[in-house]
This record gives sequence, C-alpha cells and structure tokens, in this order.
Amino acid sequence: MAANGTGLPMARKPLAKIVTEDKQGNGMCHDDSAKGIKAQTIDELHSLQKKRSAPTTPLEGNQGAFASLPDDERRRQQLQSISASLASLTRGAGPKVVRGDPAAKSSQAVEHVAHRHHHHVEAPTISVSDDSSLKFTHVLYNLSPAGALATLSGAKTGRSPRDKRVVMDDTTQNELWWGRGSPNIEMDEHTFLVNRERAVDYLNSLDKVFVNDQFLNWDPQNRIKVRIVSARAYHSLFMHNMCIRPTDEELENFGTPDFTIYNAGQFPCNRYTHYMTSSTSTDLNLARKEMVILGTQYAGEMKKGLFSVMHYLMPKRQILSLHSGCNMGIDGDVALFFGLSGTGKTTLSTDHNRYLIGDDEHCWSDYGVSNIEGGCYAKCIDLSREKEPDIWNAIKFGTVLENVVFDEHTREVEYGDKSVTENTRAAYPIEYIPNAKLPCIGPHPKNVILLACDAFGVLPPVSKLNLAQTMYHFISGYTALVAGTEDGIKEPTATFSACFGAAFIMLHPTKYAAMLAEKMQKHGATGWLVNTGWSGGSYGSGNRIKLAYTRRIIDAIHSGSLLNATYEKTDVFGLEIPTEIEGVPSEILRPENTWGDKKAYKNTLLKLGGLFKNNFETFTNYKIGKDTMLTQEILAAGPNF
Ligand SMILES: Nc1ncnc2c1ncn2[C@@H]1O[C@H](COP(=O)(O)OP(=O)(O)OP(=O)(O)O)[C@@H](O)[C@H]1O
Ligand SMILES: O=C([O-])CC(=O)C(=O)O
Ligand SMILES: [Ca+2]
Ligand SMILES: [Mn+2]
Repeated sequence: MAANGTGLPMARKPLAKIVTEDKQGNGMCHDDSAKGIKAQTIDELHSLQKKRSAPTTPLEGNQGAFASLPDDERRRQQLQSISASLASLTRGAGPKVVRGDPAAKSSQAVEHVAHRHHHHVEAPTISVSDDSSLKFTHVLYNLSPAGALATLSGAKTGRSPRDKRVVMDDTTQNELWWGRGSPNIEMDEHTFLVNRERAVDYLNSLDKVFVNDQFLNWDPQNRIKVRIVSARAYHSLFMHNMCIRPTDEELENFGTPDFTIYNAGQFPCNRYTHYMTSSTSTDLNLARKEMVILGTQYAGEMKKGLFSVMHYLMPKRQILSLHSGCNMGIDGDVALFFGLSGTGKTTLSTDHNRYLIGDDEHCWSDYGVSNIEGGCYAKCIDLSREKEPDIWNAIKFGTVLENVVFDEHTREVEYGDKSVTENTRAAYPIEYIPNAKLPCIGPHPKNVILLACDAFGVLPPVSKLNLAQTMYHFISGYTALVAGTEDGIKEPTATFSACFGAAFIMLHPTKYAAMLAEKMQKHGATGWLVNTGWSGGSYGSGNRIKLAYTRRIIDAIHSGSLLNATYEKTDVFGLEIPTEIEGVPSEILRPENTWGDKKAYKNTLLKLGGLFKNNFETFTNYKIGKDTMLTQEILAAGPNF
C-alpha cells in the first residue's frame, strides 16, 4: 500500500474518474419529528409504504437463515454479560438468557445463563419469586444481515429533541451545558432508574431481544465499546451498519461494554413519571454509562444518543467531536463538511473523486481525524442514480431503508414519494461506498467547509472565511429549510444550532469553538461558507442551487485553486466571494445578480442579518478560549449594518 505522504495506508480501491455533474426546529435544536405522520393505524402506515401493482415476479421469502455461532465457554460468559445488562435493578437476578431465535427450534438448545449481581452463577438456581424469572429471554447476538430491509419507524420519523433527558448529578451539573438553548433537559437519577426498569422489563417480557456489541471511533486509542439491546431486527441491523463492526477476535475479547443502550422503542414511557412530558423519552445517564429509549422507534435516536456521549467523552481527552462529514483527496488533503441536517454533509463528502472518511460524526485529535461510525445515513428523498451514483449503488443487500415507499410486487423503491415522510433514509456500512478510506482515519484537515441551506437565497454560493468568521458561523450554526412544502408556499424559517449540532453537544458551544479555533490555527486550515440552498430569490421564487454547481465549487476548494481566486467583499455579512470558478456561471456567485427584484434582495439580506444578530446575542458574554483578542474578533465577524 502506498504511503502517500500521510503516514496512512491508502484506501484499498483505486479512484476511478467519473464525470459528475423538514423539518424545522424552534430555537436551537432542530426537530424532525414535529410533523405527524399521515396514518391512523399501523396497517394504514404499512399501506402507505407499499404502492399497489400487479405481481410481475413471484414473491419469495427474504428471511435468510441467521448465521450460526460457534460454541464454548466464551459464549457462556457472553451470555452472562448480556444477562447482567438486562438485569432488573430491583429483583437482583438477571433474566435467563438463551442464544438464538425461539422460532428456530434447533437453536433452543441448552445454552442458557442466569445472572446474579456481583456473583458468579454456575447454574440457574435462583429461587423463583416472580413470573419473569420463569421464562427465558432469547438473545440474537451480533447477527449478520439477511438481506436489504425496507422498514417503517412508526409514528416518529425524526428525532424528538424535546423528549431528551440527561441525568443531572453533582458531576454533570458542573460539567454540562444546562438551561436556555441547551439540548440537555435535566432528570434525576431516580427517574432514570424508573425508566430504565420500564425498558428492561419490557425487553425481558419479549420472546427475543437483539444484542449488538460494537465499537465507536476508528482511532484505536480512543475506541469506545458499545452494547445495544433492542427489540426489533430493524434496530439491530441499523446499528450493525452504523457502528464499527468488530472482527470475530475483537468480539471474543469484547468484555464489558463502555456504554449500553436499552432501546424499548415501541414501548412508551409513563407520563405520570416525573419529568415526562410525552410518551417518548430518550434518557442519558453518563455516570451509569447507559441510555434508555422509550416511545420512539426512529433509529437515529440511537446513533445521535451515542454521538452525544462522544461529545462528552472526547473533549475530556482534548479531542474535538464534530457533526461533520469528512473526505480526503489522493494527495492526502482532508476536508471537513459541517452543516445541519439536510445541508449536504453526506451528499458532498460522498465524492467519487475522493476517499470517504465518514459522512456525519468525526473526531479531531492531535494525530488527525477519525470517523466515529462504521456506516453512513443518507437522506434519500428524490435520490437519483445520475446525481448521487455512489449512494444509489450503496443501497443493496444489508442496507436499511427507512420510511421509503416501494412497489409491493417489483420492490422497486420510489424515491420521489413523500407519503410516509420527507426524511426517508438509507443506512449502509461505509465500505459500500467504493472509495471508502479504511480504516476511516486521516491527517489534519486542510479545509473546513461550513454548509448552510439558505432558503432565503441571499448567502453567496461560496465565500472564503477568516478564522474569526469561521468561528462566528460555526457558533451560529445557521441553516434555513422550508417545512411542509405540500400546502403551498411557506416562508423559510432560520434555524441556528450551535456548532452545527446543538442537539447533540453536551458542553457549552464555546468549548468546542475554542478547540476548533486552536486546531485550525495550529494546522493552517482554511474556512469556507457554502450555500447549498437557494439562488435567484427565496424559496418560492428562486431555485435550489444545482448540485452539479455545488460540486464544482467544492472541487475548487479541494484543489486549492479557489484559494488563489480574485475576491470581492459583500455588504452586510462582509463575506469574501470569488469572481470566477471553473464550471460555475459567474453571475450566480454574487446573489444580488440573480435576484430580479433588487429591493427584495436587500430587504431579505437585512432580515437574515438581523436574525443572525439576535441569535448571537446569547454568546456575546462568553470568552472563546484563552485569547481575548479572538473573542473580540469573532463578535466583530458577524453581519455589520
Ligand atoms: N446544491 C446542493 N448541494 C447539496 N445537496 C443538495 C443540493 N441540492 C439538492 N441537494 C439535496 O439535499 C440533500 C442533502 O442531504 P444530506 O443527506 O447530504 O444531508 P446531511 O447534511 O448529511 O444531513 P444529516 O445530518 O441529516 O444526515 C440531498 O438529498 C441532496 O440530494
Ligand atoms: O440524526 C438524525 O436523525 C439524522 C441526522 O444525521 C441529523 O439530524 O443530523
Ligand atoms: Ca448525513
Ligand atoms: Mn447528522
């Protein structure tokens, strides 16, 4: 393998050159779940997903056999560990767990284990005091995929940030960001245990549960072991794809997980429980290293729950956690893509001419960047083979398709169909992208690209930022999408989400911003602001900037050619915009040129500038890093009028 000057092995597959051509939150957190689904019953929901047609191919069962697992003492210990995870905290004994599917009689064999707290159990000789200890819980452990799966997440088709709770204890009270604007809504330890017990009891009442033991973070020194206990094959396959998959040897030596998720998604929380404001609750307990999910089956909760945990653990080790995509050129130049949901992290980091390090969650340490995940989670509304060939081709055996509509006989997916939700998704292992960089690590970033989907249509398609501007826009975390496009034209609404991921950060935004500033400065990275949203007018009169043009802009950033372009400064935001980019019509580079109504342009620009100013007011009293100068510069780097 070539060393290519990065000290890292190159991706295994050569790069083939090709010609390429809402959700709206309130306040700081974006909420994909705000809109309800259009079904009253589960059957109705299923009928939404399947388009009726005449059968052209015979229906075949796609329930492939589960991989059979090897036998021995290690497995007994694994079962014991799983029983320990599933143990009720009030009954002292864990459930009797047995490996395999209860439906497959042969696997019902004798291998079962019960767990008692702090004791080694030789045989299940617990005195029976309740009915739950009379039954076995069948465990389906680290199964391999049995096919492509198109599934429904039920009533929730996005995350539920208002139902997120974090245990406040003596430690987290001081360490975490609480209060206005923060995504961390408090709960106490006792209430957490009430919800944990509810989830564990539910899971133990089932015939079978799925257990995934996997890793987070490709940086071997900072790898985290996670266990996910879930009730649906969908959730297990999703996490199989999204977390890093252990090798057989790694699984043998897995031991105790560093963090455990209890996903009892189909079972609601109890609204009479303190702190509960709906039937959905996602609860983080950093001291116990556990997360509980009740009342939502949206799989993104698991992914983003673990991301929150990384946003707590990594900064403690001076490692910056990032809601960003990341890719690397053949010369080892790394780019980060920050942006809120739907702004293009996955689309633009998945680039046929570059190596994909990851599409959504990364760490930046003293040694470079590493992906946290082992898979990608792409939006697939209106997905097309021409515009996004790599994502299109990644949807195959093993991929989970969430909430898409398909033809019930041909099983062809209709990517344009929004019947279930606009937030349709595909989750696939990263190696399904031909140019995935394995292992998913790279050197220090050269370019930091901030993506905004500006539905007001006033931000330039690209601007070069100085460090203070980069920090200003990183802390602002702006995007504007248009929710509910069906019932006619709607006003765009601005969303500001600090660090382009306020829903997942655990510490105050300025902590992450200071780390980013320090790293960018130290490693000489250049910041860019790229508008992947509207041009020629706001949503309703203008159009979304063509993906092909955005790709040319990104190409010019990667190649370094944009660094040497001629620039002019814009009014209000004071952004440096290039006058020319190869492959992009020059007139679109200055938004003002593209608007027919110049007065409307100016008014809209001032309106957006005002929204930025208002949003930033909460940060004006904070110092960013040790450098008082930088704080002053950041405050001055916003819109000026
Ligand atoms: N000019 C453009 N640039 C980028 N994406 C565009 C553009 N025009 C349309 N799109 C579409 O916008 C969507 C961008 O979604 P993408 O999956 O990349 O979001 P994301 O930033 O990864 O969000 P999330 O964090 O929710 O995964 C895609 O469906 C893409 O096809
Ligand atoms: O987490 C999700 O549901 C999807 C996602 O990547 C985001 O919103 O940033
Ligand atoms: Ca994404
Ligand atoms: Mn994301």
